[in-house]
Amino acid sequence: MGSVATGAVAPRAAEPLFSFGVIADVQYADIPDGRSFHGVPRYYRHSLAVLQRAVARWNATAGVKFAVSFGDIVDGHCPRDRSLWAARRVIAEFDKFRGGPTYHMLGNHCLYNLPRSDLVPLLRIPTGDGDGDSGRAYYDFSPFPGFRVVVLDAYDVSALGWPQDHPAAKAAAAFLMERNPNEEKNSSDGLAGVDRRFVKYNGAVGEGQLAWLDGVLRGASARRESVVVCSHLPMDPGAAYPESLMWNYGEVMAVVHRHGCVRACLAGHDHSGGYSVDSRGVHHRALEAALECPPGTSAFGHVEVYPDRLVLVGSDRMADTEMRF
Ligand SMILES: Nc1ccn([C@@H]2O[C@H](COP(=O)(O)OP(=O)(O)OC[C@H](O)CO)[C@@H](O)[C@H]2O)c(=O)n1
Repeated sequence: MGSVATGAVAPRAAEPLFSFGVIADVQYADIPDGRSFHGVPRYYRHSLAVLQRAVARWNATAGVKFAVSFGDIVDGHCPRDRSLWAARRVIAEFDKFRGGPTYHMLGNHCLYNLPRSDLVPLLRIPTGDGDGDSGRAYYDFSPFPGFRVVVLDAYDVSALGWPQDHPAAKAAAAFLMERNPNEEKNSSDGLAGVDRRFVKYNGAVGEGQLAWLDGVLRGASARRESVVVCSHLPMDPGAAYPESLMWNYGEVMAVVHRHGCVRACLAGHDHSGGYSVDSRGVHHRALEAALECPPGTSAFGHVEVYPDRLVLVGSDRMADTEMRF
């Protein structure tokens, strides 16, 4: 998506309340460089160097209290029998961040080679029920008084990661069968406009998660908190290509807009990045992918949080973006 704001950040007058690190789509694999389905170069080994530079920068920047990885830490091309090792290697790099925890979320690539029942504990995703057996992978936390971060599971309803006979996998298969005419369900051929999102590598937030989100945002509104929603999949057509959008982004945004406390929705998945402000003033920022940085270049950043705005301070391939509330 080519609409990322650059150079739009006003001079900073005061210290931020706190900051957090961001990086998306590391998609590490110990394999030679390759290309996406559409021919875009992908640097599977160099992406680990991008992550290392991100962690070094976060460690050197005052006030970075936590980091968020927007999913896809390991690429689907990683040999299956090396995927657990690769995921652990990436997590070990995140663990060198000394400012606080890294919060993870599920992306399609991790789910290609690792079942979600393994990924949820590996990524230390808080499950809400204490044992991780439910596969639940959405959560929220308050990093600072007056602020809340919500992490969505964009593959709650998905053809990826669940056992084939799981209700979520069956629902996803039926959903795709109804909306995507292609035998290859990763293909958006023949689909028009935002319907091009109805492909197998995307997913949806399920009913239970929608109800949970409604409750979290109701509570946040009552406490007058400002909320940032994080998701692997983007949720506004202005910030991402149609092929990258969450299947039911409209349902999620209806819940978000009902409460008026969400200031920004941050996402990964759309590797070229994008930015928009929706009709209700919510900022949407899809973050540029670490995977597609040619050697020597980077895409990571940190978000400075002020009472009235968020300022994404990006590295070279991640554009700066100011998001005023
Ligand atoms: N037309 C297509 C597009 C993709 N595929 C296959 O689907 C798998 C996932 O694609 P990939 O580009 O690797 O997904 P990412 O999550 O890295 O990127 C996000 C998208 O670009 C968002 O738009 C992979 O196996 C592809 O080969 C396909 O068959 N047909």
